[in-house]
Amino acid sequence: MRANGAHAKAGTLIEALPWLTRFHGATVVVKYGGNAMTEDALKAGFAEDIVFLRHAGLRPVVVHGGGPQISEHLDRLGIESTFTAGLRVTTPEAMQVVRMVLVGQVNRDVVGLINRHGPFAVGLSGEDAHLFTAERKHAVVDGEPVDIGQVGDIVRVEPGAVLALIDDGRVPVVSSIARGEDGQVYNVNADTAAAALAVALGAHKLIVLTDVEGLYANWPDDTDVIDQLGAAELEDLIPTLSSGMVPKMEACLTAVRGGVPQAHVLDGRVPHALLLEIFTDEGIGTMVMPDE
Ligand SMILES: Nc1ncnc2c1ncn2[C@@H]1O[C@H](COP(=O)(O)OP(=O)(O)O)[C@@H](O)[C@H]1O
Ligand SMILES: CC(=O)N[C@@H](CCC(=O)OP(=O)(O)O)C(=O)O
Repeated sequence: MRANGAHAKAGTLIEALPWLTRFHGATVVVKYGGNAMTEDALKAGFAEDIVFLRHAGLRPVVVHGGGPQISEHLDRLGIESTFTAGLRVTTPEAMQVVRMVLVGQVNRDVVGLINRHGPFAVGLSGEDAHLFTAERKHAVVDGEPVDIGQVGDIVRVEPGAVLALIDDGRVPVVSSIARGEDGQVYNVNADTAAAALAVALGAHKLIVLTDVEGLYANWPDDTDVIDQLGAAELEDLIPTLSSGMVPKMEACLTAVRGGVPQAHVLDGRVPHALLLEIFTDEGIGTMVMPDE
């Protein structure tokens, strides 16, 4: 029995060998969604995976979300909050809460989780060192312009601070807040921010961790996960998607069109989803690839 168990463990390690070789030195941007930050054991597993990647010679960068955590805080304060096409309609009052929860709470939590393993994680907001510059998003719904408040589109990324941290062996943990050239602070969807950063860093992978197995072909009627799709195919599919999947799949499209070779949507409820995707032959979730 013991010999069999040991054999299986050795097999798992050996299966990882070609992937360890292939991804050595690779930059991987991981979007850690608010919906994937559920149980303590899963959160601890996420931190272990990030530290494992770092020790395996990859260069992980985390961009975190926190939508549910923001909503909970807004509720507690009695501030109404709605979503349009997966984006939070952000009033100036809500903006203060978004920034406080993302930078002051969720960022600290993620940094703390990773740093249980050593002095790796350093938190930064997209406002720091001009990391993200945004302009007010012009949202259009059913062909009509709609005002969704202080929501930003990233127009420029200056990744110097992130690169300096990675080169120093650290793991940057980034909040999706941006400053505008107009001096305003903007709420940027974290999937959108992760994609912009992945492109600017010339990342090898963008991995988006969420609370579904991947992209479902006909959600909510059936939940067959699409394993792989090309950019053009995804572009056709985006208008049929709803809620949080819209910014997520747009982010994957932006990433692969911007030169990132692979973008993935994975189920953050699966323990060690990141390791399974990167270091096993099957991979998991949905993978988006550039057009041929
Ligand atoms: N085609 C689809 N496939 C999978 N999930 C979908 C789809 N369309 C909409 N969704 C919804 O999108 C949600 C994920 O987006 P979101 O709640 O913003 O997650 P996160 O906090 O991880 O960014 C899923 O939980 C699901 O309810
Ligand atoms: C403009 C916009 O929608 N911003 C998001 C930012 C956080 C986020 O994206 O969190 P998740 O990844 O957990 O959804 C929000 O206010 O909820």
